[in-house]
Amino acid sequence: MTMHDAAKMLPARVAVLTVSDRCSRGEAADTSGPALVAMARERLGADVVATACVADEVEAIGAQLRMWACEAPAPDLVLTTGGTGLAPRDVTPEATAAVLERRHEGLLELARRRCYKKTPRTYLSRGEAGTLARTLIINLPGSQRGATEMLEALLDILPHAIETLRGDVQDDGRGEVVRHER
Ligand SMILES: Nc1ncnc2c1ncn2[C@@H]1O[C@H](COP(=O)(O)OP(=O)(O)OP(=O)(O)O)[C@@H](O)[C@H]1O
Ligand SMILES: Nc1nc2c(c(=O)[nH]1)N[C@H]1C(S)=C(S)[C@@H](COP(=O)(O)O)O[C@H]1N2
Repeated sequence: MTMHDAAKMLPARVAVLTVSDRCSRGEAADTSGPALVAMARERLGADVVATACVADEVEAIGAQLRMWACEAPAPDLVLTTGGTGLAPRDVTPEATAAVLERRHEGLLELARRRCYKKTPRTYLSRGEAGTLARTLIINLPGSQRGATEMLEALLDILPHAIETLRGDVQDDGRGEVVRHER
């Protein structure tokens, strides 16, 4: 999908969840969440419909993801930032896997592959991606640099992923796209 095609679709509804013990306690400033919000608005033309910050707790992360995906209308895309590494309290991938109905390993496989050109550290992030109802959830790293690099690596395919999840298009993934009128 080209930028021209992306402009034809209804704006993506995006929510951003920051997962950080320190940010949730007010001991550190959350810069990654706001950076993702700005990228979603400026680069995806998205409506950012919700943001939240929770501690690195499986229950809190899962509850927020479920709540957003059950809303009507639900966000098309939820980006999480933080808690994806190997530190003992990093549980975002486990919390996300527990709520996903369909896993989508390829999305982050592509992001890691692209980011690897800059740093092999991209493979330290254990993030998950997949769908819950009509919402695509993607785990991104906690550092602002890691989070924005990973999102940057997915920007070109996200509009088409969202359109497909909405059921707005039928195509063979490469060429002609048939759009359904709403
Ligand atoms: N929301 C955030 N905004 C800015 N920087 C962050 C954020 N979350 C983490 N970082 C930074 O990312 C790096 C990785 O930190 P760490 O793995 O401890 O983060 P985390 O597990 O995602 O969050 P926390 O430790 O606060 O629960 C650190 O430099 C940390 O300061
Ligand atoms: N693209 C990219 N991905 C990245 C990084 C980075 O600098 N660039 N940092 C990594 C590092 S150092 C860690 S520890 C993991 C996990 O981060 P988290 O626990 O804050 O989610 O994300 C990784 N992913």
